[in-house]
Amino acid sequence: MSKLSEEDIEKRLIRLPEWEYYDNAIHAEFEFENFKDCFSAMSRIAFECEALNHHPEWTNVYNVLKISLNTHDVDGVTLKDFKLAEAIELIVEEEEEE
Ligand SMILES: C[C@H](O)[C@H](O)[C@H]1CNC2=NC(N)=NC(=O)C2=N1
Repeated sequence: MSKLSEEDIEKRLIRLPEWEYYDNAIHAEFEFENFKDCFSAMSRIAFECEALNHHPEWTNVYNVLKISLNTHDVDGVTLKDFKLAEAIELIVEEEEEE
């Protein structure tokens, strides 16, 4: 999986408005109603990560989830990060609707 150029990353981020690029990774912050909803989303994200064999650097404080994604092998952002970011977006949207 090859490292994407900064220009390519910014172009792809247009479709992911919650995400931004800095420090060699893409980052997003999500706020849920409460800890239960946040942790429920995290559990679902964890299964997706296993399926994709790609894993986030993340922190959770009560109802806030901060996520950073990059690809260690190439020390940059690749399509794998965007695939996981898109899956995370869908899960968070569904969790917010429930
Ligand atoms: C061996 C295994 O494929 C790698 O360690 C995977 C696992 N999960 C990963 N997750 C992320 N975010 N970046 C990686 O480069 C990565 N590599």
